[in-house]
Parts: sequence; structure tokens; C-alpha cells
Amino acid sequence: RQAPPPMEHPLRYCVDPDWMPYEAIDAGSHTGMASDYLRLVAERAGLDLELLPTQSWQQTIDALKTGTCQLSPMLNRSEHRESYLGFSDVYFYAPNVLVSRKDEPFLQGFTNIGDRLLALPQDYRLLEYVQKYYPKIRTLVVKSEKHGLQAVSEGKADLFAGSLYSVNAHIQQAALFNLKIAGWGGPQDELRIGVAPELTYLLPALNKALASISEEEHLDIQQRWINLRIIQNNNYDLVWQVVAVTLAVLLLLFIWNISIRRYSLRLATKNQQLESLRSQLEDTNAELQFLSNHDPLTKLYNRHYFNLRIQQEQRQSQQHDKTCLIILDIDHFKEINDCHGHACGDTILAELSGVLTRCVRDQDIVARWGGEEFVILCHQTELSEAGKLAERIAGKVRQRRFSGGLSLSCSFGVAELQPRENMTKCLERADQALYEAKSQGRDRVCVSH
Ligand SMILES: Nc1nc2c(ncn2[C@@H]2O[C@H](COP(=O)(O)OP(=O)(O)OP(=O)(O)O)[C@@H](O)[C@H]2O)c(=O)[nH]1
Repeated sequence: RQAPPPMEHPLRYCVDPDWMPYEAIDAGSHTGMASDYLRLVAERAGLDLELLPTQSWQQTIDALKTGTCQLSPMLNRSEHRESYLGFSDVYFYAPNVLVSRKDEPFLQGFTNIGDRLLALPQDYRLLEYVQKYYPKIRTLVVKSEKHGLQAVSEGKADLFAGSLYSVNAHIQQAALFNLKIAGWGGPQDELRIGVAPELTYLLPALNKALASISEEEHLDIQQRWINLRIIQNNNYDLVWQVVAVTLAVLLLLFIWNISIRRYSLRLATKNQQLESLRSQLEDTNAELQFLSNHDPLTKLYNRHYFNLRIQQEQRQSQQHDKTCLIILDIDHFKEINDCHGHACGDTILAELSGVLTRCVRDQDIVARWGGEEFVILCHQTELSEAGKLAERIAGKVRQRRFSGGLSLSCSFGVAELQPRENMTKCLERADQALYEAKSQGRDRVCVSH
């Protein structure tokens, strides 16, 4: 077996400088998944490696073709590449996808592309694949994946085909959110280490090192670098759900608000009605209260109230208090009724009541005793004073012209409540005095002694 040629130390390797998450050059250092894999492989195969930085994938391919660079850690095998590189076993698989703008339909691979313009990066295996197997597809050759995605986003191309993970990373990075994954894009990536032809003797050691990478190590590397975000096409389901729920809540709030307003309005109307009823009730109660104590025609206190008051007066009056009662009766009132009518009689009764009320003091109580008869309770009043009051009233009545220009006269009976005398008894005495006044010819005051 032929001995391997002496190995140059260190081996120069070059990478794609802008193909994250697979690999890139960041501040002069190799980064991405390939850097992790290459570190493991170099350790386990005992390789000494040195990065030869390039500016683009084309420069990397050129360097590999010319032998300036002897190894590239992560690339697909293709017919063309096999003319200048030897390849390790596959150590990473990744799907390729078609990317379109969101308004484009979904596509089932390259077969249904039709006359759409497909952007593909120069020197990528997919370009070689499409040109060989789908020669009718119109292609736009771009410098890199980034340029291809930008071209689709700007409408310069209809589709782009590339690796799912790097496409996703570029879209996120460049915020090309008018793009979507439109379908599967050709054969999946089968990524290998490529070495210059003179180094193919290293392949068994490289394959052994690759095979020694455990499942945990694979997962660890992938989880570290792949941050796949699914770019959905117009998947506004959640948005619509949120909008629908929000609208439903707003609608419920609106309905609730209207109901509350209607309810408040009804309540306000009912409250107004209640208030009006309460006011009517108060008026009616006040009227009833008034009627229970007053005579409706003359508006003076009635007999019932007067009886209550004289009993109260009897209970409360002190020994030295003087209380007098005056009873008066209109003379020949029947004639007035007969000659001038009952209505005229009513008016005269009311007018006489006014005369009485104006003649007495505030603390005296005037009541209609019945028919054309009236009583006056005079507090703290001597009998002589009560007599004078009766005379004064008699004078006022005599002077006055009543309804229809009629003249009147009244007869009076006056009595003073005696110590230990019952008020009813006193009233009887006053009535007796009135009878005497009538008997003596009317229009006079008689005092009970
Ligand atoms: N208009 C009117 N008349 C009444 C009312 N109450 C009683 N009378 C009348 O008062 C009159 C009282 O008549 P009488 O008892 O005969 O007494 P009088 O005619 O005044 O004669 P003397 O008292 O003896 O002076 C009757 O005709 C009753 O109808 C009333 O509320 N209104």
C-alpha cells in the first residue's frame, strides 16, 4: 500500500463566510455548526487546521479548485465538485425549501414551478442540480442565499431554493417578513467534509472521527445553532381568534351597556312615577288629615277636633288657669236659606267663619259645632273678657254686609270653666246661656254665672 505523502502543517481550510447557521466567518474566526463539527473531527483525527478566510462562497470554491485551500468542512457532493474534491461520509442532513412571497401559492417541489423565475446562488449544488434535471426552469444566478432571498422579497425573482435552516436565519436577520416557505426545494442537503485530491488518504480517518460523534454531540451542536422559526403563510388564525374574541367581548359590553342604560331609563321613569305618587299620597294624606279635623265648608275645626281639644285642655289646665267657652248661633238662618237659597247660606257660613277667626286670638280655638252654630275655646281668659269678646264679635257681625248684601245677627252664650267642673258641663251651661239669649230676643250675649 502506498504511503501517504507528507502532510503540510497546518492544513488550510476555507468555508462559506455567510451561511449561518451552518458556518460563517465572524471577526476572522470560523463559527456555526461546521466549526463545532470540524473541531471534534480535527481533535479525533489528529489534524492541525488553519482557516484561510474568504469573502464569498465563490472565492472558497475557487480556492478549493486551485488547491490554495485543502479542505472545506461542510458542503454537498456534486458531479462537478467531485472533479476537484474528495468527500467524507455524510454527517448532517438538512431539507431544502422553496421560498416565495406570501401572496404566491404553495408549490410541490421544482415540478410545478412553471415559468416562475427561480433564484439560486452561484456555485451551489442546487444550481447544478436544477440545470441538469430541470433545464426548463428559468433561473436567476445570485451571489449568495442572502441575495437570492432579497431578490424574491423585492419581486426581482419569484422563488428561491435553499437550505431550510439558513433560509430561516437570513429571513429573520434581514426581516424579510413578506416571504414564506412555499414548499420543498429539491433534494435534501447531505453535508460532508471535502478535501483536496491529494488528501483523500485522510478520508478514512475523517470518516472514523465523524462516526465517533455521538447522537448527544450531534443534538448538542444542532440545538446550539439551529433556531428554526416557522414562517407561516398568512396564518392569521390566532389573530382572527383574538380579534373575534375581542369583538365578542366588545359586543357583549355594548349590549350590556345598552341594557343598563335602558334599565336605568326605566328605573328613572318608575322613580319619577313613584315620586309623583308619593307626592300625591302626601297631598291626599294631608287633605285627609285636614278633613279629619276640619269642617270642609268653613275650614274651621270640626266638632270632633274641638271635643278632643277641650278634653286635652281639661287635663292640662292648672288650678289658676281660667278657661271660657262661647257658643254662638246665627239668628233666623232658616229664613236666609229659604229666601236666598242654600248656596247663599253656605257662603254666609264661610264668611262668618272668617269674621270669627279674625276676632279671636291665636291661642283661641274656633270650631263649627254644627249647622249654623259655632264654639270658641278661650284659654286663660276671664269670664268678663270672654263676654267682651262675644260682644265684639256680635258688633262685627252686625256691621258687616254678608253675601247678597245681607245683614246678620248672632246670639251668644258664654260660660267659664269652674274648678272641678267637667268641660261638657261647662259647655251645657254655655248652651243654656245661648238659649237664654235666643229667648230674650236674639242678637245678644248671655253669660252663665
Ligand atoms: N246653607 C246651609 N244651611 C244650613 C247648614 N246647616 C244647617 N243649616 C240650616 O240652618 C237652619 C237652622 O234653622 P233653625 O234651627 O230653625 O234656626 P234658625 O232659623 O236660625 O232660627 P233661630 O236659631 O231660632 O234663630 C236650617 O234651615 C238648616 O237647614 C249648612 O251647612 N248650610
